[in-house]
Amino acid sequence: MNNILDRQQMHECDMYTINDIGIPSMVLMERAALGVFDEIRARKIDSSNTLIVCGSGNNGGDGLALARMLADEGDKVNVYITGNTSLASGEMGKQYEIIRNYNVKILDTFPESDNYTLIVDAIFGIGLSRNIEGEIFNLIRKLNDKRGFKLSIDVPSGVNSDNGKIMGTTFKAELTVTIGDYKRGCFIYPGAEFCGEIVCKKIGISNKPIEKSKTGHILTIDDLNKIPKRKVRSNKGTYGNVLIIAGSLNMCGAAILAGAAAYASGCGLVRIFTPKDNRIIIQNKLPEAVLTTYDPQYFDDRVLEKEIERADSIVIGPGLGMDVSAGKITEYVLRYATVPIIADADALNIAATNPSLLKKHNCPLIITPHFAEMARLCDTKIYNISNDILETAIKFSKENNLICLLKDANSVIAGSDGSLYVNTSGNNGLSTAGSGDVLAGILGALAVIFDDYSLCAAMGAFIHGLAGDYAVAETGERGLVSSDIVEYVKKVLKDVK
Ligand SMILES: NC(=O)C1=CN([C@@H]2O[C@H](COP(=O)(O)OP(=O)(O)OC[C@H]3O[C@@H](n4cnc5c(N)ncnc54)[C@H](O)[C@@H]3O)[C@@H](O)[C@H]2O)[C@@H](O)CC1
Ligand SMILES: Nc1ncnc2c1ncn2[C@@H]1O[C@H](COP(=O)(O)OP(=O)(O)O)[C@@H](O)[C@H]1O
Ligand SMILES: [K+]
Repeated sequence: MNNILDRQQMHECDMYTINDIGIPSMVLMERAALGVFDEIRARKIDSSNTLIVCGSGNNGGDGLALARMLADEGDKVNVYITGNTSLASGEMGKQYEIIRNYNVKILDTFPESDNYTLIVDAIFGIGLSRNIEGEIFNLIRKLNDKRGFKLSIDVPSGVNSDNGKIMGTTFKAELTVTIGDYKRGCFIYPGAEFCGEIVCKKIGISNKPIEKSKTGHILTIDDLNKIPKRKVRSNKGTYGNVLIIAGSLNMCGAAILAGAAAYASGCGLVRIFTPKDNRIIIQNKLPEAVLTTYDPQYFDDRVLEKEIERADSIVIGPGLGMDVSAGKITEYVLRYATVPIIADADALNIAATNPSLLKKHNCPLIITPHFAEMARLCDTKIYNISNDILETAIKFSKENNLICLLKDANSVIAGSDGSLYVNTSGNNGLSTAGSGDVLAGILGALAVIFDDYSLCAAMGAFIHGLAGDYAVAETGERGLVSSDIVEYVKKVLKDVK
């Protein structure tokens, strides 16, 4: 598990390391530049003709120190400094004094040449505090149009390191070498798209000041070991009874995919509550599931009550439809169930028509909206959601006392207790019908065995994405279908004891 820090947290760590521990700021800067230099060499990036564009803050200072290191080894290095060097920060000012003794050309005007092999963006890091305009706006546009490998130091200039928003415009990096700790905004879209590959260089910055505060996290492959162990002496009851309330006439595939995914993720028994027309097809496709069917015309909540009593977790919504019975079922489950609920798809669309529904729950609740569902829940336009994923998920989770897994290429998982995860597994092969149903099924199985439901949601998203990554290695992104994801969930979990 890696921490992802916001600006304030990173700043506190920097300041503590410099002022309380006593490591001079220039030493940290030297290590930062050395970290970037090492990465350039390790990847054999052609730096024979390098342009480094520096801002007037410490990010620019990192850039100047790097320029010196490359020039020292014989690379041709041009530096262009934006803004007024007399206003440069302390360390940047010192770096400017030092570099004059090296064979680095400081350009007076922005270079028109398109022959640079490497372009380094050292304009802004975590200090970016307002939208980029004017000269720097135009300069970043021109840099993006140039050929040559594009590398950003710490954060691509223009990406808000807190939330991934684009501040007017942004440099588009192929590689971001981030300093000290990962920055939260680099993993959240739209900013994530401008970071390229992200590597983190440790430079001795202490995390002591934030030990007790909540940071965001990204899961890594080692975190699969956080999935509770299976027992030698067990029976199907040990791993839980997942109730899946899904499917409507012509939409039974959603119930099948969610049920199959719950089984692939290790639950003991899947029960499916679905309209009677779906019985035969589901029994054919998923014989391991136990079915209870209902007539949508004559819905009887006593039958549902019995199902809820038996369940260890409930998945509600995939393909459920929005008719009167679906509405009654959703309301009943949210009001009376006490086991963890995963509310997806139509359960969320129903909740959007009656906003008080989500507030009435008496259980741990994970919701898994995509942008359109979230826009309905928040009564706003989709672009307001897609441009502000982080705030949307955090605010909604707190207002409704639930865990919001807001789906995107990098989904954001926010809990009302302040927990935060960003999921980085997965690929565009997962943009396929039924993919979300599979995720809901995985979460249903995990919710039985996890006590920490934010981690549970993050783990589900991580497994789902990994299954997609394993799958495309064989199917390719275009050919991936949702039933493939289920098969690869089994492979992802194969070696987890
Ligand atoms: N010893 C240190 O202090 C260390 C510094 N580090 C580097 O320092 C960076 C942070 O340095 P700073 O806090 O100086 O911040 P930055 O270098 O990111 O930028 C701050 C400067 O940009 C200006 N600015 C902000 N938004 C602007 C906009 N839209 N248009 C024009 N000007 C704008 C600010 O007024 C300020 O002068 C990190 O991202 C990292 O690269 C790291 O190397 C770690 C150690
Ligand atoms: N480009 C992508 N990269 C990573 N994950 C993706 C990508 N596209 C979709 N996904 C994941 O696939 C799932 C799609 O869910 P959803 O849109 O609800 O599908 P459906 O409604 O068809 O079941 C989400 O978990 C999402 O995070
Ligand atoms: K930068």
